[in-house]
Amino acid sequence: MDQAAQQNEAAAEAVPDVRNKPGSYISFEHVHKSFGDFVVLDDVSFCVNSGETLCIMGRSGVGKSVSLQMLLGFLKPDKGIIRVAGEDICGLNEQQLQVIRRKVTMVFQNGALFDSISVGENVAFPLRERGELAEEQIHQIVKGLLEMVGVAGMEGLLPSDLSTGMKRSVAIARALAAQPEAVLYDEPTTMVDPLMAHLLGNLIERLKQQLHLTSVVVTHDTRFAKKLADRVVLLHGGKAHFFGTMEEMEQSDDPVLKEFLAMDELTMPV
Ligand SMILES: Nc1ncnc2c1ncn2[C@@H]1O[C@H](COP(=O)(O)OP(=O)(O)OP(=O)(O)O)[C@@H](O)[C@H]1O
Repeated sequence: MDQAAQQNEAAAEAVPDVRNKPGSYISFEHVHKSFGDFVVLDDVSFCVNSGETLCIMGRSGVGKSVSLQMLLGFLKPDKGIIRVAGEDICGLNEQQLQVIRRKVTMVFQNGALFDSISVGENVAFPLRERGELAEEQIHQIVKGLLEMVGVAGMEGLLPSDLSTGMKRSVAIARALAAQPEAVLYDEPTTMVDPLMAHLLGNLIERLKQQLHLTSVVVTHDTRFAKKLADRVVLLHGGKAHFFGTMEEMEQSDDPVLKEFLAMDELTMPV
């Protein structure tokens, strides 16, 4: 068996162990996904414990976004189990998935804010959906959330008035307004400058410390992963080629890991 196969097997074996511990919040267990003849994920296993941050890494087209979509039940695996909050979500219907999507919210790359309403109304949206809060309470929560994510006082602006990084911060505030247990971030540092990337990293770290949120972060950015990740899964050739800590990844002699880290060094802004 070659080294890649051995590592994938090791990743697969790691899941049942971790799953049996009470803390595992999300797990992929022997997941397969193809589109027609094109195999995207081939027996992929990894997990993230409650309150921890997992970074999903890998080159373009390896299935990172597909994995996030499967975590929310927008795509189904062909084979395997995906557990979220202790529940196998693969057989759930739309109504049951809505319950999962209230526990696990996604922060999209473009923020997915509503352009025609103010920043404050965007963040208030999930609060109003709950239908149980008075206007003054909503106002106070929105104010507090915007402060928490570093864009205090911007309630009255439109999303178009904000930079890409600020839009992402507002999107995080809106995600938090839904009181999730876990947040999924799709490429949070893409198209922002290094300072904003650093601030977004600090923010995600702070949310972990303060709110004990479970996070899954899709990123190409190894510096970002080093700062945030409790564990990393590197998707490569349809497999979970590596599942472990950033430190283990950096110490490995595996040529795929070395090449990935070296490529990232070349493409990272200084
Ligand atoms: N709904 C779909 N139908 C057919 N093919 C799809 C679908 N969604 C994704 N794919 C294919 O699956 C592969 C993995 O896509 P995915 O978006 O997960 O890649 P990624 O790792 O997120 O890449 P990037 O870093 O470029 O965003 C790609 O080849 C993509 O074209």
